[in-house]
Amino acid sequence: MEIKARAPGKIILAGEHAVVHGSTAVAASFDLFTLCSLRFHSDSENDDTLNLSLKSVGLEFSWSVGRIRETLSHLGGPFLSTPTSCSTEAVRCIAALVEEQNFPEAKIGLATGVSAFLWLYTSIQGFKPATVVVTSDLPVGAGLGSSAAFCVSLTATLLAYSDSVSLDKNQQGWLAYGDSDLDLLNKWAFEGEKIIHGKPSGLDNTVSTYGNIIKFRSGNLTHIKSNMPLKMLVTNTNVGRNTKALVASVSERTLRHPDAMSSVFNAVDFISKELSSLIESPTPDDLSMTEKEERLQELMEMNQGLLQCMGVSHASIETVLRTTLKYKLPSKLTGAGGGGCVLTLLPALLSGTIVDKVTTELESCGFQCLVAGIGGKGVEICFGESS
Ligand SMILES: Nc1ncnc2c1ncn2[C@@H]1O[C@H](COP(=O)(O)OP(=O)(O)O)[C@@H](O)[C@H]1O
Ligand SMILES: C[C@@](O)(CCOP(=O)(O)O)CC(=O)O
Ligand SMILES: [Mg+2]
Repeated sequence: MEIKARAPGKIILAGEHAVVHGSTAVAASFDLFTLCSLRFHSDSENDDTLNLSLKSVGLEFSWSVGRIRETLSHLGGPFLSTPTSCSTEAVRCIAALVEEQNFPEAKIGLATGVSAFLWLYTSIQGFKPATVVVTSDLPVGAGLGSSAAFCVSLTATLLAYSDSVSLDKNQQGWLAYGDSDLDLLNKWAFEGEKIIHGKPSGLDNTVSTYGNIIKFRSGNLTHIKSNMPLKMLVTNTNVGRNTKALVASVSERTLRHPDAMSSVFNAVDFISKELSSLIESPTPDDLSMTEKEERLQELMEMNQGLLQCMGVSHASIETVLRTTLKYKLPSKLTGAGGGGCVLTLLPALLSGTIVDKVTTELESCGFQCLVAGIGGKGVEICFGESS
């Protein structure tokens, strides 16, 4: 039997990086998905391999289950209902399994994703032969949380076959996990993110798991109900970068300037809190919709200034900021920065002509503009035919 899971990407409205250092962040799911399918091999197939096909990045891997068992069985597990961190020893053993696959040098940045796969698969399912196929609409390494969507969709398929979760396997179409099962899934996905990111806050996997719009601080989430239409233009600079390196660079700057950086993180905390109250406040309240949008734009612009202080902006991001500002539309980077994606709020009454003009100008610079719904459902699973 085949099982599929799909998990959304995310945009961060405020608080990236600072959230790693304990500040509040506000994020929403973004309706581009990573899809993972899992099929265990039956005895009659006589196929004793674990195959991983990463379609969107054009990579295929195959290990004999015996080889995986020989390399990893001394680590204990499966751990299933006890999400467990990948120890230094496990990282070393898994790296050996990845290296044996002659990973193409040009794509070596993707090796952490394969390591996360091996850790999650063997920790949850042990040493069973299977084929796992991953496809994605999300650009990889662009700030839209592809790493989290990868870990969440993979974990969702792995847990679906376990007794630790309760799912009606006869139900047709896409279905959601129950709340306590989502908590387990989210914890496992976080363990995968740790392998990819080094020191993640847990924000991205949490948004991909639960969906909607959330306020997040130190591992705790609060669901937010927006009272304003949040139409966002997402511009991909197409400048590749790596979240792990950017998160590490902010930590290094924090070590060099602890007091200054603590004030920066504190300011971001206030921005995120104000932003979440603003979008939740009823309209019309004291403020009209236009005034609310202007405040939101201002908060995003202030957050961008603080991200520049953290050293995670980039020339390509600055070009997007200058271009959208010509149309009186402030923007901020979203995700880890250093390239990747930029977020621009499109006010509800903004004319379609302006949106077309700004999009055309951004695309003429070689950037790619994406518009997708935000705040939709989190991870879902499908046992039968998916629609
Ligand atoms: N569809 C995918 N297939 C393979 N690996 C993926 C996929 N999506 C994400 N990854 C993993 O996540 C990494 C990118 O994560 P990251 O640098 O955090 O950027 P982001 O999460 O913003 O896309 C990749 O290098 C790879 O290891
Ligand atoms: C920079 C950070 O706040 C978000 C990273 O998002 P992404 O991997 O760039 O999509 C890191 C984190 O919260 O773990
Ligand atoms: Mg990521």
